[in-house]
Amino acid sequence: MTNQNMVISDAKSGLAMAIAVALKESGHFSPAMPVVSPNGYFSRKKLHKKLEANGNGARMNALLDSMRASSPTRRPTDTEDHTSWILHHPSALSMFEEIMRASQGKQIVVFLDYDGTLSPIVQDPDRAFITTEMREAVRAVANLFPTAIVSGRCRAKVYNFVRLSELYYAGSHGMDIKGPAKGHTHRTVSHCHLSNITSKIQYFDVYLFFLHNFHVLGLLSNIQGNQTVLCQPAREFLPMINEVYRALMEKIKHIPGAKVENNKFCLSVHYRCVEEKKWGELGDQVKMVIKEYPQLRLTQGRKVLEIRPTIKWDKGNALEFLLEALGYAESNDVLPIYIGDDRTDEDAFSVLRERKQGLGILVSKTPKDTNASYSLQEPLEVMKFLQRLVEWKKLSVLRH
Ligand SMILES: O=P(O)(O)OC[C@H]1O[C@H](O[C@H]2O[C@H](CO)[C@@H](O)[C@H](O)[C@H]2O)[C@H](O)[C@@H](O)[C@@H]1O
Repeated sequence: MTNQNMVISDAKSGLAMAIAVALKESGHFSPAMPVVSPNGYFSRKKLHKKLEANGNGARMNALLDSMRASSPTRRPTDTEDHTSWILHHPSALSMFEEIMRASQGKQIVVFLDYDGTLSPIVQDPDRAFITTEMREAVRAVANLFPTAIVSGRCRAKVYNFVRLSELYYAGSHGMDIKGPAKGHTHRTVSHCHLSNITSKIQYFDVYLFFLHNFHVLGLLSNIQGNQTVLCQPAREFLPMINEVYRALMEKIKHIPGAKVENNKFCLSVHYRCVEEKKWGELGDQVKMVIKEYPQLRLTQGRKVLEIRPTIKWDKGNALEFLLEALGYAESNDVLPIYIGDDRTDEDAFSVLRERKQGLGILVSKTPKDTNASYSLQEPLEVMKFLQRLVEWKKLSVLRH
C-alpha cells in the first residue's frame, strides 16, 4: 500500500466522498483503496457503493456542504445540548486544579495551534496578529516547559507573528519542524534527547528512520541560522506544491475575495471573503486542479481548503515526533497539553486519546464533534490558561 492510494478525510463532513469522486473521475480511486477517517478506517465498500449511486449533483454538493460546515463539524445546539457538551468537555480553566493534580511528577509539554488559538480568527490571514500580552504568556510558558507551536501556516510565517526563539515550530501542519534557537534551555528539562538526535545526524544529509508504523521520514541536519531543522518529511513535494500554487492562483483569480496562501509544504485556499454563491465554483476549480495530482490531497479548516501531500503526516505525527525528540516516546512521566481550535488539530487530540495521555483542549464557543477532553472558549481564555499554568509552576517550585 502506498500513500498515493489512500484517501484521508473526515467521514462526517462528506469531504471523503468529494475527494473519492474526484479520484474516481481521474481513475485513481479503486474499491480496494483504504479510506481513513480521523477516527479510524471506515468501510471502503460502503463508500464505493455510494460512489456508484451518486451522480454529478451529489458530487458538487459533497464538497460544498463540507465547505459550508467548515471547521470541526458543528452540531445543532440548544441549551440542553450545550450543557451536555460542556459536561463532556469541561472548561480547562474551571477544571484547572484537577488537571494540575493529575500532572504531579510529570513533565508538562505544551503544544499550541496558532490561528484561532493564539490569535483570533480575522478576515485577512496576513493580519492575524498575536497580542503582546499573549506573546508574553507564551514566552513565560516556554521558559518553564518545552513548548511548540503547531500550525497549518508555513513555519516562517508563524515565526514572524510569534517572534519567540525559545519555541519549537512545526509549520505546514507539522511537515516542517524546527527546534529552538541554540543555547536556549528549558529550566525544567533535565534530559533532552533532541541534542542527541541532532548531534548524531550532523554528518549526514538525510538520516532515515521509522517512527512507529509510519512511513520513512527524512530527518535533516540542515542548520539554518542558529536553529536546526528537525523534520521535513514532505521535501520532495516542494516543486509540485509550487506548481499547484501557480495553477490555483491562475484558476481562482476571477473569484472575488478568494486567496491562495503558499504554506511551503501545503497550500491554503481561503474562501472567508468569497460570496457564498461562489463557493461551489471555487471548490470546483480547486478539485479540477488537484485532479491532476493524485499525490496531493484535500482537507479543510475554517473557511479554507487545504492541499497537502498524501503522506500520512499531520499535527498528530508532529506531536509524537516532538515527544520522541524530547525523550518522552514511551514515557509515562510526561503530560502533553495540546490546545487547538481546528479540524486539523483533531489529529493531535486523537493521538493523545490513543496514548491515553495528556490533555486535548478544544478552543470553541459552540459544541463541536471533537476528540479533545476539555474546552476553552476563545484565545483570551487560552491566554488565561497559559498564565495560570505559569503561576501554578512558580508556586509549586516554591512549595518544594
Ligand atoms: O493550524 P493553524 O495555525 O490554525 O492554521 C490553520 C490556517 O490558519 C489560517 O487561516 C485561518 O485563519 C485566518 C486568520 O484568522 C482566517 O482568515 C482563515 O479563514 C482561517 O482558515 C492560515 O491563513 C492558513 O494558512 C492555515 O492553514
